[in-house]
Amino acid sequence: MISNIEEDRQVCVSAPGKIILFGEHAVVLGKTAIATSLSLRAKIVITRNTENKLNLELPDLKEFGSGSWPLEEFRKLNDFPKGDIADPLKPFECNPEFLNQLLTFTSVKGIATFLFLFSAITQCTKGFNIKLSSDLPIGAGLGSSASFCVGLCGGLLEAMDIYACGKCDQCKGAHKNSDGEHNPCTVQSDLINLWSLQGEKLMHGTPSGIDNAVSTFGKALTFTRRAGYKILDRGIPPLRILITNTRVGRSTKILVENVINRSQKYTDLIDPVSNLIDTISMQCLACFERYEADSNFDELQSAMELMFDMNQSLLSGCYGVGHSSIDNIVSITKSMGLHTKLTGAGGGGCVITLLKPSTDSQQLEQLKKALSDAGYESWEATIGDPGVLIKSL
Ligand SMILES: Nc1ncnc2c1ncn2[C@@H]1O[C@H](COP(=O)(O)OP(=O)(O)OP(=O)(O)O)[C@@H](O)[C@H]1O
Ligand SMILES: C[C@@](O)(CCO)CC(=O)[O-]
Ligand SMILES: [Mg+2]
Repeated sequence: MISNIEEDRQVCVSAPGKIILFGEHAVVLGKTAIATSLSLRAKIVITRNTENKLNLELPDLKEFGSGSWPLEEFRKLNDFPKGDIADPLKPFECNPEFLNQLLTFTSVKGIATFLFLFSAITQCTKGFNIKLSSDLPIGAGLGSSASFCVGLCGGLLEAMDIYACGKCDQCKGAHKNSDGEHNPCTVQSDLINLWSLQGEKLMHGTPSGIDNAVSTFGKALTFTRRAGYKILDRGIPPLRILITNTRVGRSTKILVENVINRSQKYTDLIDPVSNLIDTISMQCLACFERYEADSNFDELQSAMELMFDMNQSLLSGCYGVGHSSIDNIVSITKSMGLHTKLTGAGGGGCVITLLKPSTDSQQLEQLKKALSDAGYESWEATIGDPGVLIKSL
């Protein structure tokens, strides 16, 4: 049998979730935030089909499962992106009319986002089978939406052979890891990041861009809306973090909107809060630098614990993105001498607890049991993982 190389090609991409150490919500209002990637990843597998169809599997969305559409269905939509505005090397915003037309195929925002990114990047010129699943809890503050978008955009650009760098050696896979995967070069990563931000805009309305940046570039970074991302080349000190899922669902979009509304209505009250959160993020960076110089972990730990408490109080008491389940976890961990804050949008979702270097396995098990008895799931995080990883077979 003669094999058609392009038809047989399989593109596998993964992109990490994240935790935000300090600065969630304040970052939407222009302040500094610090985030690091997680070892939990969204995974995308893309193969070609010759039926000119989009076959989509989303096994994590039980109510959807899978779907199949002839590409013609999208191409014939009035506002399908074409012509000059539709250059896949120049990420563009989804036209609201086109979004409305996509929403006639699905009422789920996440799937409409998928359909926009698919239409914009591939122009619906080739049939693809796409499966997208995730290790991350969905809608729980660990950046499931951003890793979904980053993995998808990275995969579609690769499957369509669209490279902002003209396909440099790194993007050809010159430096693969032991699993045969490679990180795209910075120029291609920037393209993936910008496309993913367009996806996040559909999911969230006004994302700062921090979630897609940390999912694209991995490791740890600081972010402001004005200056964008800055990767912390030396990563972050070896902090031990326990993630606990409240299992309380919430919407990032609504929480972000509420904080923006509060900041517009009560500017004089909220501005100083946002400035203080900015100071916390900057102090955290100063603490990391001091630790690099003096290796005094006790000093670092004490400062981080204070800043966890302060940031949590401001998020809950001033921005109003707390939840009784979060308060409960704060108090369970406090009874064991540990400090906890929400991460991501809050309102439920996941929280992070700073473990101590001295927290031994028995204490950790005791803590996890107390949390589990209260109905929460927790696990120690592995942070600083690589950003988007691509494997083309
Ligand atoms: N594996 C997946 N399969 C299908 N849809 C997904 C998947 N992962 C994420 N999504 C989409 O992302 C949405 C959740 O995004 P949302 O921003 O509310 O939460 P999050 O990204 O997990 O948390 P945060 O933004 O606070 O970090 C889901 O409703 C769904 O549309
Ligand atoms: C709440 C928020 O700050 C982080 C969500 O992970 C929103 C954003 O930055 O886009
Ligand atoms: Mg999100």
